[in-house]
Amino acid sequence: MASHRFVHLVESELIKLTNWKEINHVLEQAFVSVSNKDKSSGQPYSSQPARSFVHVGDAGALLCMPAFLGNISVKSDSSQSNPAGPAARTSSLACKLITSFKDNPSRNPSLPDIIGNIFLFDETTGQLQATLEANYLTGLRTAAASIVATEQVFLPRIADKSKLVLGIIGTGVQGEFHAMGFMKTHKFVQVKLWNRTKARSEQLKTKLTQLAPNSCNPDVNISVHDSPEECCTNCDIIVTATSSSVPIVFKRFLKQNVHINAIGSGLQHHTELAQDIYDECSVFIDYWNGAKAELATLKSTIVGEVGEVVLKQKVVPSSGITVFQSLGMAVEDAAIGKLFYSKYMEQLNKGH
Ligand SMILES: NC(=O)C1=CN([C@@H]2O[C@H](COP(=O)(O)OP(=O)(O)OC[C@H]3O[C@@H](n4cnc5c(N)ncnc54)[C@H](O)[C@@H]3O)[C@@H](O)[C@H]2O)C=CC1
Ligand SMILES: O=C([O-])C1=[NH+]CCC1
Repeated sequence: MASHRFVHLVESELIKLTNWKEINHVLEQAFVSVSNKDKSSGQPYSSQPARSFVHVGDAGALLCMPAFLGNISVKSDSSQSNPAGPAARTSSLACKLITSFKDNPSRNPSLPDIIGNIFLFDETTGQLQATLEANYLTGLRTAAASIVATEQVFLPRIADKSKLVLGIIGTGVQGEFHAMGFMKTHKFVQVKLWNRTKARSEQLKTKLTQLAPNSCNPDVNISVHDSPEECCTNCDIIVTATSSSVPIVFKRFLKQNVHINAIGSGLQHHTELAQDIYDECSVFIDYWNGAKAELATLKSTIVGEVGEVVLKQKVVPSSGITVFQSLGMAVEDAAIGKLFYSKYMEQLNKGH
């Protein structure tokens, strides 16, 4: 067999191609793809098993996340040269391989807890097209998944969307991507930060202050807090992005009408929020197959997938506490991998 070349896209290339509107657009399609049961409906569709884990003793794990995603448009209609025409449809075949080693951040030099790469294949020949460094992409797509979930599950019940307060519990990699993505795509009057090590939230505050002039509200107030309770007080939207195996957010911290994107806690999900929240809230998930495998011990009311909400197959509550319990899905990686590869090739073909 003749040898075959593929491109390797590193983080510095990917940063230049970042556009939150396009990312949110492909993530919404990833959600729809898992909930769409009718492949002839013109909607995106997909195939993905629950991910597999290989444990490396107590030290860490290797996760394998393969997916096929059909009938997606990688560009939103409004970002095309002919906005009136339908967005061109494509597919994506990909596999993200990701390692999670909890002691990495405390090594010298420090390493990320999570290290990933996306392998993107030609969906008609199966040939490897590209490998993409996936730490940056995982940050983007996980934040975009929370943004889309918030838009679908929570924002429809908010009459005045100009006075929103965002709280970030855990200002590591994911906390940072979430703060940036939300500020770039929605207007917040205040962004509140809490981290176990306060210096880390002070560092994020400095970064977000620099970002503010290019966000949806240049006058946003960014504040650092001493406790999760102080941080959650008065928040409309909360993101929990920690590796805590014990609850850090309790019902008494919350407004009556609030949405939480609970994205953290690695191999064990749903440990960041207290049971008194789960007793009362409505939970939305990314995919049932993953939830059956990874949320088997969750005691709460799971209403449905975010994609079912987009497809209007599930109704969202008009008040109360909603939680998006984010596991992370392979189709999200297939979607963002294809988007960035397409954008890279487009630029290359234009001679940039
Ligand atoms: N749902 C999804 O799609 C994804 C979820 N994750 C999860 O998100 C979480 C955060 O990931 P990264 O930001 O990449 O990691 P990171 O290492 O950059 O940040 C971890 C954060 O957790 C905090 N933390 C750790 N133990 C804690 C404890 N016991 N109490 C309070 N805070 C604690 C740290 O202070 C830090 O802010 C992890 O649990 C990871 O597995 C990561 C990627 C995708
Ligand atoms: O979806 C993902 O990439 C991950 N979810 C939890 C750890 C990594």
